[in-house]
Amino acid sequence: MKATNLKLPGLILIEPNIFRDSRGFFSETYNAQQFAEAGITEAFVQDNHSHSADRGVIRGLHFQAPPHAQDKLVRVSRGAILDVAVDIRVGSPTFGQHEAVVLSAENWHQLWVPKGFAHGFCTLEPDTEVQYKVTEFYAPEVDFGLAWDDPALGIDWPVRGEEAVLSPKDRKHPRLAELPEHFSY
Ligand SMILES: Cc1cn([C@H]2C[C@H](O)[C@@H](COP(=O)(O)OP(=O)(O)O[C@H]3O[C@@H](C)C(=O)[C@@H](O)[C@H]3O)O2)c(=O)[nH]c1=O
Repeated sequence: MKATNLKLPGLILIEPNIFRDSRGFFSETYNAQQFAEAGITEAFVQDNHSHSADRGVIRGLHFQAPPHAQDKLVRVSRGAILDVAVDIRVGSPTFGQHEAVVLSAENWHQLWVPKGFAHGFCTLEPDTEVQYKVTEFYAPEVDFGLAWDDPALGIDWPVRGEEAVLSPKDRKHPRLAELPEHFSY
């Protein structure tokens, strides 16, 4: 397994080992010991799995606020996504900046998204399945969002405006400048 710290402190790209043979493949998608060596020691409490039917589905940008803020370990088991994490840690020198990486069933890459980041993705292929582990249970009362198309974020999404397939909830999130001050991490 290879772990690479990305330019925004806290984000880690994971590249697991894949063992291929005549039957197919084998991979350890999570190994507590190896992740601890990469600096990830948090315990997971919930595994999530979503399917998006179309290319251009955007889910996000989402975060749970304290005391139920979540760390997320994201991977793709079918299809491909552009996975995006935005630094919303108040006082962070990189506040408002983001990273965008392609996670796919082909490249096997995983993204570690710690607390203090808003997270979202855009599907690059139809029938894309995203699986992610989280370190806090779902808490809808503190489940918040940030507008995916906030110009201040400058995210280069693969689809624009009306092309994006969004849930009604994801059409209504505030912009970064409108996020309440109490979302401090
Ligand atoms: C996130 C979540 C949703 N749900 C339910 C609530 C709702 O009825 C249905 C769909 O929820 P959502 O529309 O919020 O699903 P979705 O838009 O896929 O939300 C996810 O987006 C990505 C980008 C993330 O980072 C995740 O943390 C999560 O916020 O599933 C749970 O029961 N548990 C959960 O942990």
